[in-house]
Amino acid sequence: MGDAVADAPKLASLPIISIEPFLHPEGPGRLSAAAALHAACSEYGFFYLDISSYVDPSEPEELTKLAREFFTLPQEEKDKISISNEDNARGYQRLKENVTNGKADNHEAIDLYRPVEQPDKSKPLWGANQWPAIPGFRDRYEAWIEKMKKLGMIVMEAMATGLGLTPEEWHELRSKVDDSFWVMRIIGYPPLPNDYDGFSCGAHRDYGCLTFLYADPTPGALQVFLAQPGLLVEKTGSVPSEQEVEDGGQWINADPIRGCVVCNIGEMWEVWTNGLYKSTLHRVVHKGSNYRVSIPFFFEPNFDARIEPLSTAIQAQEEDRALRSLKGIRKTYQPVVYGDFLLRKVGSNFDTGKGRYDTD
Ligand SMILES: N=C(N)NCCCC[C@H](N)C(=O)O
Ligand SMILES: O=C(O)CCC(=O)C(=O)O
Ligand SMILES: [Fe+2]
Repeated sequence: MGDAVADAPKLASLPIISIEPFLHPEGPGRLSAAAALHAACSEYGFFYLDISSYVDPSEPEELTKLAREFFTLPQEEKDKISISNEDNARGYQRLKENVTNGKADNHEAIDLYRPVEQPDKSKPLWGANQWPAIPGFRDRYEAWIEKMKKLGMIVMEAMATGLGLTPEEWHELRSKVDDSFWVMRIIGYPPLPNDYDGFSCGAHRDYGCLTFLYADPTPGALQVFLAQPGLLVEKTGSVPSEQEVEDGGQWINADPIRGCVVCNIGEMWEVWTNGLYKSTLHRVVHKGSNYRVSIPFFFEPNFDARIEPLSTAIQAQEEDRALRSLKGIRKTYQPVVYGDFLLRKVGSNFDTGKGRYDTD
């Protein structure tokens, strides 16, 4: 059933955009690159970002080596940094502990979040990060986090250019993300058993602004859902049924390209653009025989940021009703405080029906 979808022919592949023109102020090629970014965000919500002029490709490869070192430790060693020591979000989660759409995901992971000034593990998301005791692990990953935070701001500004925001609007937008409540996951995927009732990571949309995914070279694992234009409806916060999925488009593979990260739009960008930029559904189906490692970095808004449609986006849609129907936009998105949205999302990540995590 689901396999008919998974095995659909690969008709499309995602665009590749280089970060290079955005690394130098007023660099040549900026405007055409911003236009390409705009097209990628409105057509796919996913693209490859070539960052080879920004970081050496060997750097994230080192990170996956460290991750493998951790994941091959005995279970009791890994459990020493269990999320249950902290706020039930920061730290290590066992295989199948994370849940998507009510089904256990066949992955294990370490989740890290922006540190808070006064950690309080009795408050959801407000605990302290936990790091493996592997030499060099924390330093290397912290260096990566710094680079990804800066990259987040660079891409945000490039997107503001691509959208045609005024300098005042960019200034306002910038103030929503200048203290990003970033998230990083270090994920380990054993092969998915044939009869498994679920996925390596079930279909979902990312929550915030921008995801920069570095993954080891394993092909055929990450799949992106490309809808027929105009067919996706009422998306934020809900996952379409299999039927909607099958009516609307197809799953394509987003295999890793060396020197690139896979970049996708989170739900907050969809709100800012009132649905013009899609937060695209994706999932992981890792059936290969190796142990796959991926490291998504989520560049997110500030915890307290109020996110609402930008007036440039609303105006463009008022002036061009055809654009609305072409993009399947049937509503005005409601404002949301990012931290509230995140708490609801993370609350359901470990929702085994036992009510262990209560955000109300
Ligand atoms: N911070 C982000 N975006 N994490 C994405 C995790 C997606 C899987 C999760 N179990 C879920 O159901 O959302
Ligand atoms: O491992 C991957 O390729 C994607 C993981 C992902 O989508 C996520 O953690 O949000
Ligand atoms: Fe994701």
